[in-house]
Amino acid sequence: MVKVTLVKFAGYLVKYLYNKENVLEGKYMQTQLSDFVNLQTLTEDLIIELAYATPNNFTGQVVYDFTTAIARRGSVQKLAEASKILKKQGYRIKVWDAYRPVSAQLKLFEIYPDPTFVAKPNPNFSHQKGVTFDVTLTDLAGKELVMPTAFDD
Ligand SMILES: C[C@@H](N)C(=O)N[C@H](C)C(=O)O
Repeated sequence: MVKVTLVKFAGYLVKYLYNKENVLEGKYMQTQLSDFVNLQTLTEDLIIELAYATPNNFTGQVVYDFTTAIARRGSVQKLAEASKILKKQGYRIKVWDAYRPVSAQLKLFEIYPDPTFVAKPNPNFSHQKGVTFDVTLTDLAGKELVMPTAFDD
């Protein structure tokens, strides 16, 4: 009985110290920032043109049926920061893809089952987790800059 209680107490102590350290180091920040937000609520300068919401992508098909770009708050804040810096230099960011549901990823992977180009369906990864963007740059009027390849080439 005493042994069990002591083990339990040790468990609580380890948990307490672990949590205390994480709070002090700000590691819980990510959890607080993990909610999803609309990209355009954090910056109006972004141009949103979700390619997989149209047939104008490498599949030739509509992959999902929404046109609002969302992602995790922390990632959107970083994108907004980059957008601010680029605007001062005369550029805007055009977003071709942000959060992508696992069902959409499954569709992409079925069409192109090459994990070096399309990630395997996994809610904890990249677009499916809401922490990745497919982007290009435009001038301030919204004209795309010439890039070495087109989207997804
Ligand atoms: C398909 C391409 N736009 C892409 O997003 N690839 C990465 C690897 C992904 O599927 O997460």
